[in-house]
Amino acid sequence: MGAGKTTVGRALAKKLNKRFIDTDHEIEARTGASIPLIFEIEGEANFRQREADIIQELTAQPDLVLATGGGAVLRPENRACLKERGTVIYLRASISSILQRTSHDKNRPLLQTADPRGKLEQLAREREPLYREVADFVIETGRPNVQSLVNMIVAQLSQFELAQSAASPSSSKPHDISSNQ
Ligand SMILES: Nc1ncnc2c1ncn2[C@@H]1O[C@H](COP(=O)(O)OP(=O)(O)O)[C@@H](O)[C@H]1O
Ligand SMILES: O=C(O)C1=C[C@@H](OP(=O)(O)O)[C@@H](O)[C@H](O)C1
Ligand SMILES: [Mg+2]
Repeated sequence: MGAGKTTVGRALAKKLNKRFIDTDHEIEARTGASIPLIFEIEGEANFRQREADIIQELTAQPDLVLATGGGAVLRPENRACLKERGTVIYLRASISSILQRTSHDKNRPLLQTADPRGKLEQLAREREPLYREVADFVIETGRPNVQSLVNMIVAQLSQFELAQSAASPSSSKPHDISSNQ
């Protein structure tokens, strides 16, 4: 949460001339309810099912930059869809940056607690290994602005794809993102 997936993902899609979809926005559009309201009415477990259904559906589409919610890595089936069908970028942020970026935002139900730092530390302990497991590469988001991050990702994607095609020239993932630069 607050690492910049939605913001950087949208800017990356623009740069790559791809469609952009954010799974949270898609869930909100389909249900007509905000993420906090879905958590309140249905609970987190039902939200996770909606999230998994959408990830399953959207990772089957080509030419897409997909931003997930930060908890999408929790389900093994989500990790499998993301890893097998796409190139996964882990946008990493320190707890302090996340706190700064999310402090005035009431849109993240898991952080509406008396101790958001403690909650973020707990989530990081649980999730960091899962982010590492699913990521093709990691981008540290602490200092660079959004446009610099987009440029860093485009550079990493080119390197990554070159390395992949050198390793196995005939096999490429169906929905790899490629730079149009
Ligand atoms: N690299 C960055 N530097 C400064 N602020 C950022 C950066 N990336 C995102 N933000 C800001 O942080 C907040 C959270 O970003 P968001 O894209 O919603 O993160 P996520 O989707 O990972 O939760 C937004 O207000 C956004 O403008
Ligand atoms: O980390 C999480 O469990 C969540 C992250 C949120 O998305 P962002 O990571 O885009 O804030 C959103 O899906 C929901 O509030 C749950
Ligand atoms: Mg987001």
